[in-house]
Amino acid sequence: MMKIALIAHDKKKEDMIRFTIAYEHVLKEHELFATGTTGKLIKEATKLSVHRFKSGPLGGDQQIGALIADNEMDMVIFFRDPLTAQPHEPDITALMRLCDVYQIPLATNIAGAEIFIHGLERGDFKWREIVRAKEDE
Ligand SMILES: O=C(CO)COP(=O)(O)O
Repeated sequence: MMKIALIAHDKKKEDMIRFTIAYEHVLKEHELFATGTTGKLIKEATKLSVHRFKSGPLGGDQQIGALIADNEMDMVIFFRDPLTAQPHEPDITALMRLCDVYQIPLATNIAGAEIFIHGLERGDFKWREIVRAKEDE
């Protein structure tokens, strides 16, 4: 079971809803986390159980970043809006930076996320469980 963060900016929330509905059968096998509003919408649209953090602008991205730093997140699916300025831009940059620091798979749009889903189905990300187990030793 992978720990997966689901995040979407406002103009991408519709994409995230459609995505989680389409792949509910895959996502339900994993432990899901989300920023506040994204998580609320996913819960309303699906039967998925999602742990919700604060809304992005209020620190949600940083809360997810903290889990990455603690090796408690295996994948980040973050539908970013590249055309709208965000008040918490530094937090967004910091979250993506931590994904690179800790080699956490990060998809920033639906095209990449779809490949991640197929990878999850095939067990491509199992190496994360090995890394996590090793760090817990
Ligand atoms: O702003 C976000 C990520 O940077 C998302 O936050 P919400 O899911 O609360 O809208």
